[in-house]
Amino acid sequence: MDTILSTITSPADLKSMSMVQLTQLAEEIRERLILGVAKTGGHIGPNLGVVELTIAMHYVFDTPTDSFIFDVSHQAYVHKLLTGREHLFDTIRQPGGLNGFMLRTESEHDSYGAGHAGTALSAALGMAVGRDLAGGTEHIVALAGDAAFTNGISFEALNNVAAQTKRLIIVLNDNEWSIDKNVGAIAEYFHKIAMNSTYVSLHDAAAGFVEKIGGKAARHVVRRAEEAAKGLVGRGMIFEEFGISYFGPIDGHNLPMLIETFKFLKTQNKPVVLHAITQKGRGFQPALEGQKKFHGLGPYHPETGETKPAIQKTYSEIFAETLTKLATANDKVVAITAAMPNGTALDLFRPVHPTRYFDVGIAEEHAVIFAAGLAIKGFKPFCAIYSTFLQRSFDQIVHDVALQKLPVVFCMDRGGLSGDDGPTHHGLFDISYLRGVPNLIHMDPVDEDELADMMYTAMLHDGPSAIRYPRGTGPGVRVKEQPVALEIGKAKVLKGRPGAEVVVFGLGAMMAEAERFVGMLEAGGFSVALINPRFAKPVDRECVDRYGVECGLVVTFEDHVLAGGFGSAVLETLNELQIDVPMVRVGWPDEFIEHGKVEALRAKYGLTAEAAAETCRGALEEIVEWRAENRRPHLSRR
Ligand SMILES: Cc1ncc(C[n+]2csc(CCOP(=O)(O)OP(=O)(O)O)c2C)c(N)n1
Ligand SMILES: CC(=O)[C@@H](O)[C@H](O)COP(=O)(O)O
Ligand SMILES: [Mg+2]
Repeated sequence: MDTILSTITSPADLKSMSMVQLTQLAEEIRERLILGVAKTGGHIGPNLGVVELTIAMHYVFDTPTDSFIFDVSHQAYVHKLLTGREHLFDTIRQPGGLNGFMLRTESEHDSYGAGHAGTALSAALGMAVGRDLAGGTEHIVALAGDAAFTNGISFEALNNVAAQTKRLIIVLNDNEWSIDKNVGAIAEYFHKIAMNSTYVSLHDAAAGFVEKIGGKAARHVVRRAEEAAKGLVGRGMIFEEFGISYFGPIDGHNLPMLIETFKFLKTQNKPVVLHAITQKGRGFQPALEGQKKFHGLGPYHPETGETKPAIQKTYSEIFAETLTKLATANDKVVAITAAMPNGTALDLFRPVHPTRYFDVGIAEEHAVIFAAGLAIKGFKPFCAIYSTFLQRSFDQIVHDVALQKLPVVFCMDRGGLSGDDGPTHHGLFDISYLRGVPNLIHMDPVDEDELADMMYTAMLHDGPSAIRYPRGTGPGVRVKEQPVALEIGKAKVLKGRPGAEVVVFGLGAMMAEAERFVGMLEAGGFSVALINPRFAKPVDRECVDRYGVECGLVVTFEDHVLAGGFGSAVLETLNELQIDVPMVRVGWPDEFIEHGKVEALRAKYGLTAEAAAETCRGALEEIVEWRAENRRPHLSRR
């Protein structure tokens, strides 16, 4: 039997539907989400929580004329299903398929792309002011989760709304969850409002009216309920203080109530915020019982929610276990996460050292300055923030940590291609954005054991340091019981001697590919040196000199953009040493890399031994000529 959902090719199709049909549609969407994401993996929990909200928004407003801006936009799957992409839904986060976030190039209904939190209100305000300047009348609606309000940018936007526009609709989607439970005073504040029984009962009464009589009278009741409830709470609503009229809290799953309220809000000639209480994972028991796990995950069993058991520890787990041990031995070690205890695996650290664990919310800029403060007081903060999210804190790293030479350790998980999340989450820029910062050292381990050594080295180092490591598992190397301190800036020569015809540097996760490349060269009769740089800063200048001056070709491999990456650092070093030698850098090009599977993307963009061999062909032929003329690679120093 045809489902209602399968008949929807645009949100306009909703307008003629009855409440019975819309309610049926909500059920169909939930089933479609659960079954579809069971196969593809993705953010099932957040999307199950916004089914009615998204249906009501598309029923009342008219995208793409009106604009929806979702914070992070990981909860935009329902929006995608209702905007002509239902037939593509099984491709979400798959190579060549739908992106897991809103993407302007994917649909005219995706008015603003995202992936990072805290952006919706600022973008929506910018669009509202742009509309006003152009004399437009369209509606701008920002949907942001409760954890988005733990982010400073959200408050920078709130501070400007009332002064800059008369018409902006904010939907606070309050499910009390970030990825983990939401944290901080704002979470407590929302909780108090949502749990205030007076609010809830007033709203149940109002909802009853809406269902019976609907229309203006109902809206009047809703408004009166708000006034009464507000009086009862006796606390100025934080939004009202910002000049934004607060409505709610209302049941974010009550379709008639939501539709009536949105119809009312769109008539308001003032900035408004609707506080909707929702359930993350609603309609799927495993997700309701495991909101943290089902925030975002790989494929799962569509009934039991079971997922494939992990067969190997991830880098994140090695990081957390190592940090736990370091903190047990050193009571100055503290751990900081910005709302990612699960992803960084710091939820393994927390139960062992609860007083030295800090989840600051989605507040990376604050996290870094907070770490600087802790360091001033003699502590050794390990700031675990994904490479991509740490991009937000560049100024804090420079101004608050490096300039003051404070011993903060930046543990950049997802350093490298992040895979299914795509360009908003690939950690491909951290060498570029950190290498120029004085006082800071930058490390990149080739395996789990070296990650532990680097963490130990960072702990002993009296200055700022950064360690990047990839998403997921490594080569599965056993971690020593007692990590060892590495010599700062010292590379590790794995094979070959000075005078080798080709010198290959394999940084971090790309060491495996570099080893394959070395194997191909040796099979072709070339003498090769293979070096693990360990440090992108400082580069091991003495090693580059010793191996570079007599070789015929230098090749670097890195899971990072070429521009300003590790290969660039080697190139600069060769230049400083006045060594003229052909060089090939293997890394990501100067473009945003789409979502997809890591191996496939590396093959597509040439981060493979085969592609490197092809690029090196000319230089390798020249080496063969030298050899035939019995000429050693000339001393290349100018
Ligand atoms: C700058 C930044 N930091 C961290 C994240 C990781 N992240 C993605 S969604 C999320 C939680 C969002 O919670 P909320 O806004 O309440 O939405 P919900 O998932 O509850 O619907 C976090 C921390 C991110 N996307 N961007
Ligand atoms: C939407 C968001 O930013 C997070 O949920 C992110 O997708 C987590 O990434 P990992 O799956 O790599 O932890
Ligand atoms: Mg939430």
